Amino acid sequence: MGNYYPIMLDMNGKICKVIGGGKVAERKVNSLLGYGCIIEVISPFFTQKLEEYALEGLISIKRRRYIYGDLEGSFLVFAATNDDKVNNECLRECKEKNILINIVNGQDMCDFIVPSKIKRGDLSITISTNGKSPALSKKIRKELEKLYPEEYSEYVNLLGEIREKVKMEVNDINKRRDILFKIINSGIIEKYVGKEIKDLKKELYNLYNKIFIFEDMNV
Ligand SMILES: C[C@@]1(CC(=O)O)c2cc3[nH]c(cc4nc(cc5[nH]c(cc(n2)[C@H]1CCC(=O)O)[C@@](C)(CC(=O)O)[C@@H]5CCC(=O)O)C(CC(=O)O)=C4CCC(=O)O)c(CCC(=O)O)c3CC(=O)O
Ligand SMILES: NC(=O)C1=CN([C@@H]2O[C@H](COP(=O)(O)OP(=O)(O)OC[C@H]3O[C@@H](n4cnc5c(N)ncnc54)[C@H](O)[C@@H]3O)[C@@H](O)[C@H]2O)C=CC1
Repeated sequence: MGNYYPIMLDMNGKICKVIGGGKVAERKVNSLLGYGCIIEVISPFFTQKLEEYALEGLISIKRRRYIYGDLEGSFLVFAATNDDKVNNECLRECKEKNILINIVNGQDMCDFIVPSKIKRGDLSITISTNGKSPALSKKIRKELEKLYPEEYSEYVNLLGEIREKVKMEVNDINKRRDILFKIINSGIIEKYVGKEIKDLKKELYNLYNKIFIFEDMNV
């Protein structure tokens, strides 16, 4: 089994190729959508969803079997066919060309595996079991989705805004750290799920001003 290290890759403008057009390929394509990468899927057959994506221009498709050379120029490759021989041929091409590859039925050979993920705007939560139990990853994702609902994308933007302000206004790095943790641990954010973001914004800025004045008096 691999020894996988989690990182966040910049996918803007990168070419990703998926070989195979079945259910698993569709899931891998879903995981790539929305990251600004160029997605090409090669397969004699496609799921209905993949056909729709192609019509919408979200992906490009080649309606044929994989042939050597198809993977040239890729940043990431997903070998997602139901034919081990084909997946192994993709592996060979990628190894030869130093391209990172994910093989859906052979994790020992994967350069990377795909975690379960929750995306709330700029907040990403990913879960992996190092390949031991995808079903467990999925279960934990569903649990965490309830704890971190859609609103968190707005919250993260707001927290980013406040952090920029703190960085500009507070010179001491330890004080900055202290203020940011006080804001995060205040319990205010959790209270605002389902409520108006503008009220949350007001309350967080008030809290920051209070902490700021208090910290100042303690210089
Ligand atoms: C190693 C890995 C390689 C990779 O694909 O990157 C891999 C491999 C395999 N998965 C298999 C089966 C299933 N995979 C899922 C679901 C997901 N699988 C995903 C990732 C990964 N799957 C990587 C490790 C992730 C980790 O570390 O935990 C997720 C997280 C992400 C995604 O696919 O986008 C997505 C959940 C997304 C979500 O909903 O949150 C389900 C559940 C379902 O179908 O509903 C089942 C059936 C139940 C089960 O088996 O647990 C089999 C066939 C086994 C067989 O032959 O029986 C193999 C091959 C093998 O094990 O050899
Ligand atoms: N990693 C994961 O999350 C999981 C992996 N699997 C594995 O993934 C494999 C694929 O599963 P599904 O997508 O459900 O199968 P599927 O049967 O729905 O799709 C297989 C796809 O491969 C394409 N294909 C076959 N030969 C090809 C070739 N020479 N070139 C290009 N495309 C080709 C077919 O046209 C089809 O679109 C399974 O065999 C299983 O081993 C299964 C479940 C989860």
